[in-house]
Amino acid sequence: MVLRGVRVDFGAHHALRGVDLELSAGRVTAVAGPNGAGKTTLLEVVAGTRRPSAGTRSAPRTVAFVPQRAAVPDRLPVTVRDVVTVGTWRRPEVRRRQGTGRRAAVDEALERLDLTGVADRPFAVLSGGQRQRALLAQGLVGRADLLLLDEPTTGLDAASSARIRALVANEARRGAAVLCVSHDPALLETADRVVHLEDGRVVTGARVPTQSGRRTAHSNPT
Ligand SMILES: Nc1ncnc2c1ncn2[C@@H]1O[C@H](COP(=O)(O)OP(=O)(O)OP(=O)(O)O)[C@@H](O)[C@H]1O
Repeated sequence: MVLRGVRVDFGAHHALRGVDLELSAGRVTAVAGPNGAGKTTLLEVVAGTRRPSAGTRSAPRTVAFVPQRAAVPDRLPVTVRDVVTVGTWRRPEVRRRQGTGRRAAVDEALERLDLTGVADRPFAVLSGGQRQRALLAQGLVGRADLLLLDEPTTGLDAASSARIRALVANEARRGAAVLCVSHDPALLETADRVVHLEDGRVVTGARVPTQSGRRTAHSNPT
């Protein structure tokens, strides 16, 4: 996945001001930066859901985007299993696994996110942390080439956060390129590379917080 010279303008406001970014298969890239720096906007451009005002984007065939929250009306009768199954729709080889094969892929994703016990409950009645994990299961089930995560550990307890970090590393190990917006020091520490955004620009040499101290953005080789 490559972005070149990407700019996003909201009227007179420049949310991204000429961003270059390359994501490689098998690597986790984290995006850090203060509120309003343009992190979510960058994720949307990479996902292909927001067209840049200028610049170019090339992306692999399959992309999974896990937003921080999904608004599901309480009256919509969808179960946790339904939400996860949506993740198979755009992936032909998973979609073609009809019947037990497809169900097995969904069951496996539910299991990986510790959601088996609530699989048949309405999505709307889940806690915030459970919803977050259901959206992650939806993102993982299709085994996309590019996996995009917006603050995947925010609001989760320590055990759930550790599980998510392990899953993220595992997705890279199976060959996905992973891009992850996060303020979580533990997640930033386990990323292969940290890209620091400030005021719509990639800042090199910025200090990023880690659990064990501070390190320099881009300090890991790409
Ligand atoms: N749809 C929009 N219309 C107008 N301005 C927007 C829109 N979306 C984002 N912005 C502005 O663009 C800038 C970047 O927003 P963005 O949400 O990408 O930042 P962020 O780094 O993700 O912030 P946070 O950490 O608070 O989530 C902000 O100044 C924001 O107010």
